[in-house]
Order: sequence, then C-alpha cells, then structure tokens
Amino acid sequence: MEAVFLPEGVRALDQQLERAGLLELAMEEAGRAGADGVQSHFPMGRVLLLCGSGANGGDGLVAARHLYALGREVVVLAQPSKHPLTRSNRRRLRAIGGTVSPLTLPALGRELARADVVVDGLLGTGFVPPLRPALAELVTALNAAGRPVVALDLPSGLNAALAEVEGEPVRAQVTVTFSGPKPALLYGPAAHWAGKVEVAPLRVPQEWRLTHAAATRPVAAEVAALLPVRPADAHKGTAGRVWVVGGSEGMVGAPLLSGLAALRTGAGLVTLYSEAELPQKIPELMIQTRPDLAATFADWPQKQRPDALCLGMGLGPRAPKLARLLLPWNIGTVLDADALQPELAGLGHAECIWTPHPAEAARLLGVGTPDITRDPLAAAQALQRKFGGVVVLKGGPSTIATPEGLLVSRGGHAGMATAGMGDTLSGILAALLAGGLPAPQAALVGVTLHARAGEWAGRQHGYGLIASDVSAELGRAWQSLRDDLSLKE
Ligand SMILES: NC(=O)C1=CN([C@@H]2O[C@H](COP(=O)(O)OP(=O)(O)OC[C@H]3O[C@@H](n4cnc5c(N)ncnc54)[C@H](O)[C@@H]3O)[C@@H](O)[C@H]2O)[C@@H](O)CC1
Ligand SMILES: [K+]
Repeated sequence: MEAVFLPEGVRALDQQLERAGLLELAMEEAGRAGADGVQSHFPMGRVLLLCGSGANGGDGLVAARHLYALGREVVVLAQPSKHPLTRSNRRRLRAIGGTVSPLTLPALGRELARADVVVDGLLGTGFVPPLRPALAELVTALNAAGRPVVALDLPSGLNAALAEVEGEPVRAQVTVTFSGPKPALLYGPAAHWAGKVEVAPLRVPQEWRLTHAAATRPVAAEVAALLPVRPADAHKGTAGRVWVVGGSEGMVGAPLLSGLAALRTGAGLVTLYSEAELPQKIPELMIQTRPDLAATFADWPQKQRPDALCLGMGLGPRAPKLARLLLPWNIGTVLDADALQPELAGLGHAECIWTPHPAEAARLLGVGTPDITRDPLAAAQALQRKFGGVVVLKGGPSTIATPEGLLVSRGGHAGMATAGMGDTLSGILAALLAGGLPAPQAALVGVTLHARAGEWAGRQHGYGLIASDVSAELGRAWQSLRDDLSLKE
C-alpha cells in the first residue's frame, strides 16, 4: 500500500522520525535513492547537483556524496543553509573530497554547458508558492539548457499538494519521490513536469507512513486480492442480477454500453429498463420498455428487486426522480450521468457509488471545473461528505472517496478519453456490487479493471479505442490482475 502525501503529512512524518532519532537516516536513504535514480537512468557523464537551503538540498548533498563515491564526476552548486542536516551533509561531502560552490546564475550557466545530467535538489515539500524571483531565474535557465533532469522528491516550483501549475517549475525526466507520491506527481497538468515518477518509500514503519498519508494508492496485488471468487455451483441467479436504468430519445447507446460492461464483468442477468425504445444489439441483454418508469418501480415487490442498479446513463431529466425512488431500496446502486444532481445530496447510502467526471463533480458541488481538477483529493472528499456512500471522481487517475478515506487508482491511458467510457465503468461497478463486493472495494476493483482493460484495448486500437473495445478486454484484464496476485504469493 503506497501512501500519498501532502506537505503537512511529510512534516508530521519528519517530526515523528526526528523524535525517534531517524530523520538523518531518512535523509541518507532519500539521497541514496536519488543517486541510484541517476545511476540507473543516466549512468554516464558529468552530474550537476543543484541544492537548496532546506532538507531537499540536504538530499541533494547526500546524493552527491554517493555519486562521487561511485566514481562519477560531480559538481555541486548550493545555496547557503541553516538546516543542521543539510549542513552536516555538506561537511561530509567535503570530507571525502567533493567540492561545493555557491549557486549563482553565472555559475549555473557555466556548469549547465558542461553537465550531462542535472539533479534538482532545490525545493521539495517545503516550497511555498510563488517561486521567489532569484530562484525563478535559475529554474528558467535550467529548463532552457535542455539537459536531462532528475528531480528529488518533486520538480522544484511545483506545489506538492495540487495538480495545478503556477509559474514555471523545473521540467524533469525522472522524479525520485520520498515516502510516497504527492498529488502534484499523480495528477496533470502538474504531473507532466515530473517525467517518470519512482517512489522510494524509505524504510520507515508502514503505520507511520499511513498515519500521515492523505490518501493511499493500492498496488495491483492488493486490488487483485479483492476480486470475487465464485463458488463452483454458481448459476445465473447467484452471479448477480443487474438493472440498468437509462436511455431516452436520442440517447440509446449509453445504457447498452453499461449493460455490455456489466455482462463482461460477470453479472448473471442484466436487464435494461428504459422509457425509450432501445435497439436489441446485444442478445444477452434483456430490454424492458416502459412508458413511465417511476410508476413501474413505485410499488415493485421487494422480492423481485435486482442485486444492483446502474442508474442515469442517457436517462435525461427524469433521473433525479427515479434516484429518489430507487435509493431507498438500499441495494448496490451506481449513480452516473443524469443521476448526478445536487438535489440528491445526502441521499447516498453505504452501498451506492457516485461516478462524476470533473464537470459533473463541479455541478454537484456548485463550483467551477478548475476547482475540482486543481485538487482532486479535496474535491472527492467534499463530494463524499455531501452525498454519502462512495464517490469515484473519474480522471487519469481516478480518485475514490469512501467513508474510511481516499484512494488513488493506477493505470489507464489517454486513449480512454472517449465517449461511453463512463457508461462502461458504471456497468462494471454495478456487476461487482451485484456480485457481492461492498461499495468501497467494488469502486477500487472496478476502476482498476476498467483502466487495465483500457490498456489492453489501447495496445490494439491506440487512441482509436472505443468504449465497447474496453468491455471486450475485461476478461483479459480480470485474468491479468489475478496473475499479479499469484506472482505476489
Ligand atoms: N519523510 C520524508 O519524506 C523525507 C523528506 N525529506 C526531504 O525534505 C524535504 C522537505 O524539506 P524542507 O521542509 O526543509 O523544505 P524544502 O527543502 O522543500 O524547502 C525549504 C526551503 O525552500 C525555501 N523556499 C520555500 N518557498 C520558497 C519560494 N517560494 N521561493 C524560494 N525559496 C523558497 C525556504 O526558504 C527553505 O529554505 C522533502 O521534499 C524531501 O526532499 C528527506 O530529507 C527526509 C525524509
Ligand atoms: K526538488
């Protein structure tokens, strides 16, 4: 389980490490991980290390010592520092023969011309934006030189907490981040400045990391362990009955995509309820057309209710009314598209999953879309508190808010930014709920399967993949996730 950190969490963890007498060792490990990152990605040539005045600069000085000890040609330009560990690591570097020169614009210009790779140890989680002009000038010169950069913890000038970019941060090819990733390394546009992100967890107790984490990012084997296993005597009635309630005049494709995905995720029986005529394109889907769905469901006998509902895709303005009617059924319920309306605040129960994309999330919270995308963790949490149940804030990556905390998903790719992808996810989630997974687990497994199926489909179709290609790959995604589990065992 990887921990996702905000700056305040890093500070609290540092204080705990300091009390235990471990902070110096943590800096040693961080700097060494940075040096290893340079060695594995840029094993040749002269290394220029830029070190700031805080602990990020201290990590840079440790990295310089390791690289020097490995025989690399090393040049260090550093700002003056009052930080005790940064100062002691400057002394250690000098003690083994390394040199440290003042970081000035002319010195930087001279050394950039001779450097093969640059290590950015200027600013980490202690950065408070905006970048002061003197440092901003250095960053601009560094980026303009076009040398490959390995950033320590995060590219200097990025606000670790946010996905947005203010001013010009360092552009890195590789970022070695410590303890766990920060939101700026996970979500675009900030993450685009970080290049390839490698996590060096540092050998601190896992509970300490998790205590101070803002969110967690489960590894594949942890998600795979949640995949439901069906008993050998399963039949279509026990494999989960899903109702997809959606579609309207001119919007008939969306519920079909959800239904297809539910089938491909293993739902035993999938029925589509719609007020519009839906084309019978998939013979395994049962289609029920009713002139007035609210009247149909109003006195539906409890015994004949499905195991899970998938509500809202292409449903139109009647969606909130139907949601009000169906949420009290208290069964697994996915609310998507037209069912994502602010008037439903507070109606979510433990087994329901709301699946907004950023624009829908903005509508639900009454804010602008940029307010959602700059801070997806805060947005997902605010949605969960306002609506109840579980929230999947869709994106690359998706953010899952449960009553117990926040999760960040892995996987997926830009080719999945096409129409119908959300309908597919909703169907997957409904099938997992119908199969008996509690909503928080269904959300995590569903988002992961969706992303992985998208990766498989992307290998074949590239940016041209369409939503039904993702459903077609769900079986392979499921299987490959299971394989991750057996690799771990
Ligand atoms: N638990 C962890 O994750 C560990 C983190 N470590 C490192 O510690 C770093 C955090 O260290 P610090 O809290 O000392 O902070 P930083 O080193 O990130 O930055 C603090 C320094 O930046 C300057 N600064 C802040 N805002 C600025 C601005 N707008 N313009 C110009 N300069 C600015 C401050 O004056 C201060 O000197 C992490 O990023 C990481 O590199 C490791 O050393 C040890 C373990
Ligand atoms: K940095």
